[in-house]
Formats: sequence, C-alpha cells, structure tokens
Amino acid sequence: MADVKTFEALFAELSEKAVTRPEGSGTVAELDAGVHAIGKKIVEEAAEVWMAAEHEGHERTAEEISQLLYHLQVLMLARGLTLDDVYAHL
Ligand SMILES: N=c1c2ncn([C@@H]3O[C@H](COP(=O)(O)OP(=O)(O)OP(=O)(O)O)[C@@H](O)[C@H]3O)c2ncn1[C@@H]1O[C@H](COP(=O)(O)O)[C@@H](O)[C@H]1O
Repeated sequence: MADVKTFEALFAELSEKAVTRPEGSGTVAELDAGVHAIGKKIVEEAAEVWMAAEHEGHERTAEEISQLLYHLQVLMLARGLTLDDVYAHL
C-alpha cells in the first residue's frame, strides 16, 4: 500500500494549498467560503457517516469518514489550528 495517504500527509498537502492557492483547488474554495460554511459541511458529512455506518457497507462508511476527516482538516486550517493543537487533547 505504497501510496496510501495518511491523515498527516493530507494535512501537509492542504496546508501547502492554503498558502500556494492553486487554481481549481476545492480546498482553497472551501477556505474562502469560511468557518460557517465549513462547519455546515462538517455537520452534513457527520450525518452521512452516521447513515452509512447504520445502513450502508464497510466501504461506504470508510469513504464518508474520509470526507469528514478532510472537512475537519479544512476547518482546522481556517482557524489556524495545527495537528499538534488537536493531538494535545487526544
Ligand atoms: N480528501 C479530499 C476530500 N474529501 C472530500 N472532499 C470534497 O468534499 C465534498 C464531498 O462532499 P459530498 O459527498 O457532499 O459531495 P457533493 O455533495 O457532490 O459535493 P459538494 O456539492 O458539496 O461540493 C466534495 O466536494 C469533495 O471535493 C475532498 N476534497 C479534496 N480531498 C483531497 O484534498 C486534497 C486537495 O484537494 P484540492 O484542494 O481539491 O486540490 C486532494 O488530495 C484531495 O484528494
């Protein structure tokens, strides 16, 4: 599984995109939409995780969880939080 993306690698990628702001980046668009919009996306994705876990299969649930983790990372970037800020509470 050589090219599996980890939580840390995704955060590094998104952090760089927030600075370099490449054309066509959904992350840049979401950051520009702001904390309120990102928060709504997190709630939506969280509901999809719940529904997938209760009614759909293993794979769909994993996919929805990956999307929730992505949007949480975007919110962290929007608020200037680092991974260590979060890990300090685990
Ligand atoms: N891991 C993700 C990721 N997970 C989820 N999403 C976005 O989250 C949304 C998923 O929401 P939904 O399932 O509700 O799908 P949807 O309703 O069709 O989407 P919207 O209409 O809400 O946009 C989509 O818009 C996806 O683009 C992600 N967007 C990007 N990434 C990764 O982030 C990195 C940077 O991406 P860019 O900023 O787009 O270059 C890349 O490695 C991507 O693989």
